Amino acid sequence: MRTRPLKVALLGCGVVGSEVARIMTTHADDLAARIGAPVELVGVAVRRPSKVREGIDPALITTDATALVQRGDIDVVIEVIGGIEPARTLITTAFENGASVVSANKALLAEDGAALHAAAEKYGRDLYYEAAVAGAIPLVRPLRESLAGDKVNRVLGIVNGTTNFILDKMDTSGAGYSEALDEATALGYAEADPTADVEGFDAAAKAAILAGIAFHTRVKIGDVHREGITEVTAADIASARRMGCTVKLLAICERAADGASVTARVHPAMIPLSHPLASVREAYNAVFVEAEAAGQLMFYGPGAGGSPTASAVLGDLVAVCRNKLGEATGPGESAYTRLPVSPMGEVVTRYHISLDVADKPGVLAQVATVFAEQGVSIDTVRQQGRPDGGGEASLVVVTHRAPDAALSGTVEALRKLDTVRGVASIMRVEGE
Ligand SMILES: NC(=O)C1=CN([C@@H]2O[C@H](COP(=O)(O)OP(=O)(O)OC[C@H]3O[C@@H](n4cnc5c(N)ncnc54)[C@H](O)[C@@H]3O)[C@@H](O)[C@H]2O)C=CC1
Ligand SMILES: N[C@@H](CC=O)C(=O)O
Ligand code: NA
Repeated sequence: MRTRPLKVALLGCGVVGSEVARIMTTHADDLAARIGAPVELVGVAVRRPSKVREGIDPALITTDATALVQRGDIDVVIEVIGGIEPARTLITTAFENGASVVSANKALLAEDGAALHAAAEKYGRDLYYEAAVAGAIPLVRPLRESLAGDKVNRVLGIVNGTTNFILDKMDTSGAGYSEALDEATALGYAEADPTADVEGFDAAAKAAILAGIAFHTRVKIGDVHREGITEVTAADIASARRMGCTVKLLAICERAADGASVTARVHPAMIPLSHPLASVREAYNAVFVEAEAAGQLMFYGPGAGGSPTASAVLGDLVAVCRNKLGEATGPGESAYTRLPVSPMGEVVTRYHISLDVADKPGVLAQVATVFAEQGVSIDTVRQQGRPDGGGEASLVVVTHRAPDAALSGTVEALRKLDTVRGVASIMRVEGE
C-alpha cells in the first residue's frame, strides 16, 4: 500500500458533510485498504466556524472554501454545500487546481451538468455524484456502467424521500402536511429550502440526471415537467384508497416508442396498492429501470438522510481515489444521442378526475360528451351525492390512456359547463 495519503477537502459540514467526515475517520483503515492508500481530510470549509463539530480537528476548519480548493495539493474535493453558487465555481476551481470532485448536488448537476463534465474532461479529472440521485441507492453507477451495454427505455420511481415521507404519513397515520414536513426536516431529509422537495424541484433535478444518463442525452431541470405535492389533499388520498390505490410523487423518464425523443416528468400519481412502489414507506426511494436486454430492474433503499447519503459519497470517494492511483479517470458524460425532450402534452397516461357537479338529470351525459369530444375514453365513473346535500354531487372519472394535451383540453371544456361547479382534483394514474 502507498503510504503517502491522498488529500481530501470537504466543502460543507451539514447533515451529509458531518457524516462523511465521521465515516472517513471511523473507517479510515478499511478505506485505506480498499483504495490502496490512506485518505486524509486536510480541510473542511464551513459557514459557521464557531459551531462545535465532534470528531473534526478544529485546525481543519476554514471559512475560505476558495482558498481550500486552490491549494493545489488536493486530490479529491467533496462538495456537499448544495445550491448553484458558489458550488459551481468551487467545483471548476477544484478541477483547475488538480482535484477530482465528488458531489451530492443534484440541483447543480441538473442545471449545469454538461459544463461541469466538460470542465472535468478538459482537466482530466473525475466528476462522480452517486449521492445526487436516490441517496444511498446505487443508481447512477449502475446506469452509467453496469447498463452501458444495454438500451434503457424507461426509468420510473420515487426519488424524493421528503415527499414520500409526507405522503406516507398523511396516508397511514392521518398526519397533517405541515407536521409531516417538520418531521422530515428534523430527520435531515429535506433540502435547506424544503420548497425544493414539496414543489418537486428536487425530484425534477434527479429525473433530469437519470434521463440524461439512461438515454445518453442531455436533459436539464427545465426540460422536466414538474408538479409537487402541495396541492395533494387528504381527500385525494382518501379517494385513492377507495380505488385501491395510494398517492406517490413519481419521476418518470421515457424513451418515445419511435426512439426519436424522450420525456421526463415529475408529478403526484395514484398507483395500485398491489404495485411494489405502493409499499415504499417513509424516506425510502425505489426506482424501476426497464432495459431492452435486462428487462425490469428495481432499486430500493434509503433515499435521504445524512448517513445513507454519506455512504454514496464515500463509495464515490473510493472509486475516484482508485482512479487517481491508477492515473486514470472513470467514465465521463455520455450524451451522444442528443435526443430532444418532448413536451408534457405528448405524454400518454391515465387520469383520475374528481368533479363537483350539479346533482340533476343529464349531467353525467354532458360530462361524458366532453370527454368523447376531446377523444379521451372513460374507463369508470363513480357518482356520489354529497353528505351536505345542496343539490351537488361528486363525480369521479377514471380514463383510459390518453395524451396529456387531450386531458388538458377536456378539463378546460369541463370547467365551461354550467353544471360543473369545480374540478376538485386531477391526478394521473400509473403502474397499471
Ligand atoms: N440531506 C440529504 O438527505 C441529502 C442531501 N443531498 C445533497 O447534499 C448537499 C448537502 O445537503 P445537506 O447536508 O442536507 O445540507 P445542509 O444544509 O445540512 O449542509 C450544507 C452545509 O454547507 C454549508 N455551506 C453553505 N455554503 C457554504 C460555503 N460557501 N462554504 C462553506 N460551507 C457552506 C452550510 O452552512 C451547511 O452547513 C446538497 O446538495 C443536497 O441536495 C443529497 C442527497 C441526500
Ligand atoms: N431532500 C432530498 C434529499 C435527498 O436527495 C429528499 O428528500 O430526497
Ligand atoms: Na444514489
